[in-house]
Amino acid sequence: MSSFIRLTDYKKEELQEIFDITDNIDRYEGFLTGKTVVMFFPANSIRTRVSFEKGIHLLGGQTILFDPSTLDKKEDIRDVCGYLENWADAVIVRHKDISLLGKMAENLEIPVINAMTDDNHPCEMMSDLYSLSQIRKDYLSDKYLFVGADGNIGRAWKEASEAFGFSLTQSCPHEFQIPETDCIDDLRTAVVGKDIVCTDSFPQEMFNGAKSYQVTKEIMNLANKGAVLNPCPPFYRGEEVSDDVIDSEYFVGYEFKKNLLRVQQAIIVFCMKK
Ligand SMILES: NC(=O)NCCC[C@H](N)C(=O)O
Repeated sequence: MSSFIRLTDYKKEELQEIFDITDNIDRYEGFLTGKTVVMFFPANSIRTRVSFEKGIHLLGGQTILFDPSTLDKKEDIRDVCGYLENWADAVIVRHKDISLLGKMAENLEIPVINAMTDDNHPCEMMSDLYSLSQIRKDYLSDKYLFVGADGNIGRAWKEASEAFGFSLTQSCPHEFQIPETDCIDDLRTAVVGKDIVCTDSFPQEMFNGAKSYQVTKEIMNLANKGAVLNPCPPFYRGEEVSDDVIDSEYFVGYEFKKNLLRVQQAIIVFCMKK
């Protein structure tokens, strides 16, 4: 049993093993029969929660859902884990504090799967990279551009670039630069030579200069031929992305996230088999 908290906890080959399990997920029918996965998700989670719950159900398992604030109580997390382990076979946690997930992993023999923290979003990255592997000729040789401020999604792309070894550049005002990341503040310059353009919503503080960081169809025309726009949902038309770019052929499409279901199932299988 192992936990899934940061992509950089694993070798690239191990992460690619998750893609192999994804390709063959039908072989794992009944893998979770009689098993219970306890999930901590806020009410505003739509995609990650729907795909996790459905994925567990399809593998034969049961889910029990709590709000993440259930973990922020006076009781020591070691004691919460000690009791939880009697009945749970895995836990999936969306919580701002990644160190809490680390403590849970230290105190549980069952896997702890990170469903987003303020530091990263490893399951989303795995699904995006799996989807890119399906639509790109060589997704690890592509040049990635993250447009947006330092935050969980930017850091998640940074972590993914380290774990998989692909090239990542950020574009945003310098005060929002992700530490130790190549950052070009001029978006028109940054997008030249890029293949995969990713975004996250702008933090309130970045709204002033935000228009100069909006990814439009005109901006995408400056990228490499065949480039794609992969905005992190929820995205906001008229803010980090324009209406015209979402309605264009550059947008990877809603179906790009369809693989969240199978990739997350594969992450559960991978963690429980290890
Ligand atoms: N696709 C998702 O799972 N949503 C991620 C939301 C990212 C955003 N930066 C947030 O933390 O609110």
